[in-house]
Amino acid sequence: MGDVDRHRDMVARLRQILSDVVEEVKHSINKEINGAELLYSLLNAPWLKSLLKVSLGILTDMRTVRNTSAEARELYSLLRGPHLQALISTHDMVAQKDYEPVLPPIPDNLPDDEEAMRIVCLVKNKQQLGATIKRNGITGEIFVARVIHGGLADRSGLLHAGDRITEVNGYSVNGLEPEQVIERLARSQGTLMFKVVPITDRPVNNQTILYVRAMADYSPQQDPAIPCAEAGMDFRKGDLLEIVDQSDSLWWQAKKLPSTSACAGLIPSTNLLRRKQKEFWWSQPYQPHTCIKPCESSTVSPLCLPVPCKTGIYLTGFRRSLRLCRRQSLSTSSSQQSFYTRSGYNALNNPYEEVVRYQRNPQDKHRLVALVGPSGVGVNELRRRLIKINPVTFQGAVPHTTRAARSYEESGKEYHFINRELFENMVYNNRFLEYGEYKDNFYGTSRDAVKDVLNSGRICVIDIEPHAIQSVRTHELKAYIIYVKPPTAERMKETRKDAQITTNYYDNRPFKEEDFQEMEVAARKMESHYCQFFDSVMVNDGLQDSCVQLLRAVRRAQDEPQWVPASWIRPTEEF
Ligand SMILES: Nc1ncnc2c1ncn2[C@@H]1O[C@H](COP(=O)(O)OP(=O)(O)OP(=O)(O)O)[C@@H](O)[C@H]1O
Repeated sequence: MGDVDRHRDMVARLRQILSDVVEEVKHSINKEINGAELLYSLLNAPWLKSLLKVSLGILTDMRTVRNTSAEARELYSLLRGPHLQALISTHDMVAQKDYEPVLPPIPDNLPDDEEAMRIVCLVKNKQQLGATIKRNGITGEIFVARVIHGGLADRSGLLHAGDRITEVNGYSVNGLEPEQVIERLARSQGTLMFKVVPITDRPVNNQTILYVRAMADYSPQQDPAIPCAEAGMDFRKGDLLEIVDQSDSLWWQAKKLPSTSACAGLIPSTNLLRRKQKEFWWSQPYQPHTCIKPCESSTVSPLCLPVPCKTGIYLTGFRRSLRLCRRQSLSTSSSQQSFYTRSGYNALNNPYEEVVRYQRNPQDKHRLVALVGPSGVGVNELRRRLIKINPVTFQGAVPHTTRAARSYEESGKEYHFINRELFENMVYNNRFLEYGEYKDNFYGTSRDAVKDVLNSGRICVIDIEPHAIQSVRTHELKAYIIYVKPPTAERMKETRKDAQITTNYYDNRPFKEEDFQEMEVAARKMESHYCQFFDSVMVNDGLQDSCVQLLRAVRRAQDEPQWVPASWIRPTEEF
């Protein structure tokens, strides 16, 4: 072969090698392999071997050739460079070594029906194993029931729900109860060794993550029905939960948000929790507006139930925003001064409320701001001050009343003055967020009055009784609920020295010791029944600070992302 042909042949081979390089690198990038594997496969790649062979050939040839061109000399010096020499030597070392794990030889006398086994070694640390086991009632075999997300077993990727455990640390689990297996695991130190028969058809993991707000309390430590109390996760009303696994119809896996742990915990599914609530509910005498405490007995599910509210007319106080006093419970002639409102709250149906992250678009209407708090804590004062600070931005909703207008009053300003028939019609058509009767006159805040303010581009601020929370938590109003909490009795005494409490219709007097105590009791009840609906909690201590806190909360509601019921954003079915 002449020089020209040799040159042409060399160029063709180099071109082929280089296109192989490109192909190989593309292929490696698409493969899901870790760095060490990638390096190993690249160093073992046939193109690299060929390339290195060519470079060696060139180096040998060049040594013998005289009068070489400048390019050839440059190539020679590049190929002799320490980096390339190091690459060649690394390649040789890696290519010669066998990195596969050394496995014992397969015995010759294996029976044909021998099952595939997997030996799993996990190093025990302070963390739980993160798996639950169960026993097949008929065969007595022990299976992995579930692997907890983010736990030790899950992170190892070696144990799966449905794997049959045959040995633990060299001992057969044949005939053992799950508790005995767990005991054995708990006793062992350091490495845990499982011999398992892997499940043949592992279900594909197509779980979607779901975010919910808990509407009930739950404590795994007091639930005798939980498969493993240590793997359970407790939660309280209002907690945000990220549900990572719903594959089991009874026990879901979830993390509490904001999540500090990588490991999920077991929680009852919607249906299971609902069932537990119902069972527990029917076993208890009716206790309106009290939270049923976890039961001492271990046979009853220890759940703290949401408030058992019936829909219909309620004997209750009413708001000062309707120019009425809410403290009728203290009044001496309660029959004369009774107030009635409606409530539509029944959290028994939904122990979890699906939520999504929502941020108001600047062009969208503002969210309604609703203040709740025990009577006398100062919700009306705070609402008034907020509007006074910036009447262009904030506005209250004009209430409706059936009482006659006074000479100085103007319909649509202090109140919408309407007759009784029209009022009852509005009640019938569910047009009120809340309403009540006082001294033979009706008072109420209508949905339309709130919408008027929101449609004008302002932020509507109202104060409501807690049982009206459900009527403002709607897609159209997207209410942001701020709970106003009293400070300690000492601070109340100090800050309310010169304040007047309204005990009756426009009947004011200085605060007394018992007012503070009553407020504390009312606040505790309100929190235990309704805390799951509070988007923000503020303590009304010093007025100035409280106004700043309130302004901040209102800004957060309008401008920052918040968790809101998923039904506000998209129509959902019950899950
Ligand atoms: N942080 C505070 N410091 C001092 N006084 C306050 C503070 N907050 C409210 N007050 C005063 O306490 C009294 C009761 O407040 P407010 O009328 O707003 O109560 P409320 O929560 O609306 O209850 P109700 O509807 O029963 O009147 C008012 O005189 C008010 O000025």
